[in-house]
This record gives sequence, structure tokens and C-alpha cells, in this order.
Amino acid sequence: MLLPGSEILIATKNAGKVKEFESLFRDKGLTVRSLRDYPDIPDIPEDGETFAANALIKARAIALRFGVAVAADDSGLCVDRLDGAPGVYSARYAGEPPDDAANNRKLLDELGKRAAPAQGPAPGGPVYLSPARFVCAIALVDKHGEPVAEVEGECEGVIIDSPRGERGFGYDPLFYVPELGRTLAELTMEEKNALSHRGRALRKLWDMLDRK
Ligand SMILES: O=P(O)(O)OP(=O)(O)OP(=O)(O)OC[C@H]1O[C@@H](n2cnc3c(O)ncnc32)[C@H](O)[C@@H]1O
Ligand SMILES: [Mg+2]
Repeated sequence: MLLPGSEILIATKNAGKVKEFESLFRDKGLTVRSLRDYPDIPDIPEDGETFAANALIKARAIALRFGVAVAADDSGLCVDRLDGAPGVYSARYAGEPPDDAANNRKLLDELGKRAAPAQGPAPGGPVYLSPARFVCAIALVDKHGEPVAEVEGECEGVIIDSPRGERGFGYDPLFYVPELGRTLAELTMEEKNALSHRGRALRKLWDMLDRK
């Protein structure tokens, strides 16, 4: 499974994720297909309570439909001052249909309602609104939908008061990495893959598969 030169079907419709998976899997000589290649496939109900549960739901549903091994990613943003929200509801935080700009506006609104003591860094830098982390769960299942590997990766950062950067997707413009002094939306694909929840989860998956 996942041999160089082969292809992997990723059970996602998220264009930002597909770009990152293409870049990450290319390093392993694998070609990525995704549900963006099958626009007629209906959304899979993500009614799991955890990222891991939803990743397995998505991977299983697509493996059983196509009869091939499938990987799926369920991921989201967990914000300390919002008691871990939006979490598994990150995609639809501002409602249906999922809209990144609306989600980011809602995030700032919700943090504005919770008077946060100034946590900001040096003057002139962005105002820190809350520590946060991205979580990515990846499930790999065989063509029968049986789990082969389940991994998770995290990325720690801070939600800041105004968006920065044009790259990445989703909540990246508000997710600041103090060690780098930039948001995830200000990083190149390679820089983001090196520290992102998705890159960390995938490297755990490679390690797990190399040991099999
Ligand atoms: O379910 P699929 O088809 O994979 O696509 P989705 O966008 O619905 O994906 P999720 O259900 O996993 O929801 C992920 C949410 O978390 C956000 N998110 C996930 N990874 C992110 C990242 O690397 N940078 C910014 N936001 C991210 C993303 O914008 C979504 O709002
Ligand atoms: Mg989803």
C-alpha cells in the first residue's frame, strides 16, 4: 500500500487540503486523487464527535464506494478562550454552506465577546486574542474499509486580531506562529507543511507504514 508510483484517493473536497496533500504525497512519489475529481459524490455526514471518528467515517464511506484504499483527513481549529471551539464544527462554524471568510469573522466576533486580557506581544506586533491549535486526524483504510492506520498531528499557535497573508486556506490568516512571527497564511507551502498539523500527521503515517 502507498507504493511510490501508485496513486492514493483522498476523501476530501477541500481544495486547500488537496493542494497540501499533493505536495506532501509528491515527496513520496505518489499521485493524489480526491473527491474534487468526483463532484457528483454527495457530502458524507460527519456526525462523529472527534476528528479521528470523522476521518474514519469519510475514509470508510469512500473506500466502500470505490473499492480502493482511501485516506481521509478531518481537521479543525481548537481555541483555548472558546473552550476548544470550533473543533469538529470548524468547517460550518458560521453556518452552511462552509465559508472561510464568514468562519474567520465569526471567530473574531466570538473572541471579541469574551473580553480577553491583553495577551499581545511587543508593541507594534499583532494583538494575541487566544492560544489555539490546529488538529488533523488522518485515517487510512484498505479497499474493504478496514482501518490500516490512524494518526493525528497538531500545530500550536495564537489567534490574532486581524488577518495576515494570502496563502493557505481556512483559518490560516488568523493563526499566528510566534516562533516565526508570521501567520500560516504568510508561509510558503513547504514552510507550512514542515510544521502544520497535516504535515505532522502524515509524517507519523509514513513512519507507521515504514514499520509495517
Ligand atoms: O471534509 P472535507 O471534504 O475534508 O473538507 P472540509 O473543509 O469540510 O474539512 P473538515 O470537515 O476537516 O473541516 C476542516 C475545517 O477546519 C479548517 N482547517 C482545516 N485545516 C486547516 C488548515 O491547515 N488551515 C486553515 N484552516 C484549516 C478548514 O477551513 C475547515 O473549516
Ligand atoms: Mg468536512
